Amino acid sequence: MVKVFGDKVAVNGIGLDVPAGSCYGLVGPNGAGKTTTLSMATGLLRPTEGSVLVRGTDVWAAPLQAKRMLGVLPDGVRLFDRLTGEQLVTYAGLLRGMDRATVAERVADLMSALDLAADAGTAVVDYSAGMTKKIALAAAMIHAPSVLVLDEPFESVDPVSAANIRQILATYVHSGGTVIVSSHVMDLVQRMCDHVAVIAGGNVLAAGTVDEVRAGQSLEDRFVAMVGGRTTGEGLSWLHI
Ligand SMILES: Nc1ncnc2c1ncn2[C@@H]1O[C@H](COP(=O)(O)OP(=O)(O)OP(=O)(O)O)[C@@H](O)[C@H]1O
Repeated sequence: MVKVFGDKVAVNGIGLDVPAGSCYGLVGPNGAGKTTTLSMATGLLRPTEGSVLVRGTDVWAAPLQAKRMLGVLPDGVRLFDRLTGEQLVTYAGLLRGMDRATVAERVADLMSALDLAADAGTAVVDYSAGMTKKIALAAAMIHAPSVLVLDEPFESVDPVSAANIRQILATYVHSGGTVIVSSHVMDLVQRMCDHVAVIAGGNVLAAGTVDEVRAGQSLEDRFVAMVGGRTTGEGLSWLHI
């Protein structure tokens, strides 16, 4: 895929093959093109060039069919935040055409699994950043999609909730689901994902199994070596007390 905004090339020909049933990490420095790539892959942003297939269905040629298979947690998600958490996830389920009884059952399960049961009746506008992330994740999962695309799902999420989410995703992948997840937390990607792509400047620097990409090093060390850009902090002498 290619995405050009004016004269800015945000994605410069990224092609990824995500095996079904895998947990695929997308890592890269700020501005690398991760969100742009995931937005194009999920039908939120039209590619300048290229196409996306979800289990053989073209996202842009047959959006309804493709989107039925997708659960998406977008970056900087905007929610109907005057609804309570419970109402919001219920709404997501009903939008997906699910019957009310199944929706009610799954909403209760999700709220409890994500440790939001006590806040089910609170308006989402009054949620913390981490709670908002978790309720958006619940809304992405309610229809049990076969592919989950999660843009920075662990941002602002506390360690216990992050461990719970990791467990939920591991079980989901074990049952045949596919997860594509972007994150800046290398340790988490290394532990959670079986595949990873490192992108920078709109290009793929490396892609494959996590073991192939990290090549005997930690993913974090490999990432820093590949991407470069470490600075020494020189030039900030005015900051030294
Ligand atoms: N709507 C837009 N108009 C112009 N430029 C954009 C737009 N959206 C993204 N960009 C540019 O495209 C590049 C890639 O942005 P993107 O949000 O995909 O990066 P990212 O890898 O998700 O970064 P981060 O890790 O900081 O979230 C950046 O240089 C950004 O400024």
